[in-house]
Amino acid sequence: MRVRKKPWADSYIKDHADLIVIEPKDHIGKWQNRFKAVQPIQVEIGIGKGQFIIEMAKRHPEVNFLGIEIQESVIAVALRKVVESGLTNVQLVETDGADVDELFGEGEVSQLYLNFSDPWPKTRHIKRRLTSPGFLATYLKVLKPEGRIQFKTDNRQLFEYSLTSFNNFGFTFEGVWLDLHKSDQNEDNVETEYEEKFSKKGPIYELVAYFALKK
Ligand SMILES: C[S@@+](CC[C@H](N)C(=O)[O-])C[C@H]1O[C@@H](n2cnc3c(N)ncnc32)[C@H](O)[C@@H]1O
Repeated sequence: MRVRKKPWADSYIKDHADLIVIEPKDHIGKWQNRFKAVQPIQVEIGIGKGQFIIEMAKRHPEVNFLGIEIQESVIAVALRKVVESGLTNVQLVETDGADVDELFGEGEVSQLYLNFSDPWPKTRHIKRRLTSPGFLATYLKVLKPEGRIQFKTDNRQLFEYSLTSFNNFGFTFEGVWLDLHKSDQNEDNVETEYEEKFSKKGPIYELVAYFALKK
């Protein structure tokens, strides 16, 4: 998702330091302090304009949600929606979510969401896919034992790659859906912006996985 630079974004972000973090390393191991209530933390990497994480926060007041996004002009739009919502269980983080093990302490995260991550189709860019083994290893460090990773995409090639990657790494699949919107799983599904757009053109794929062997 590329968006035009928003001249208001920088000052808007600075004015809402209670809802968005731009120096995440100061909060490692203490993310709970950013929220009103101490409750499980779930993280989405690459939130785009925030539709998914904000709706999840509305539906699940018993969970604290942290949304990571690298692009300032994109996260600023999400921030505006968080401000308007008045929600106290969602915080945003403007940073590169690639190295989550440098953003969170061990076991600090209960669940991770990867929604419509960039597909990086070229073979020479495989290591940049957020479901490649290098990233899976970092997710494991920050997830609680048996914490879930939920991954959704419209990209069949990326989904096939991701199934193999999770499987070879030793993850257990709680579920795999080859046409999410036509499945029972769709009942509780919260759509992202990309999902709304691309589900009109073809199926949405989803997997939910956990690492059963983690001690
Ligand atoms: C294809 S868009 C999907 C947005 C949203 N998840 C959705 O489904 O509508 C991918 C988003 O991930 C963000 N992104 C890509 N790499 C990232 C990274 N390393 N850290 C944080 N955000 C990232 C992009 O800026 C973009 O907003």
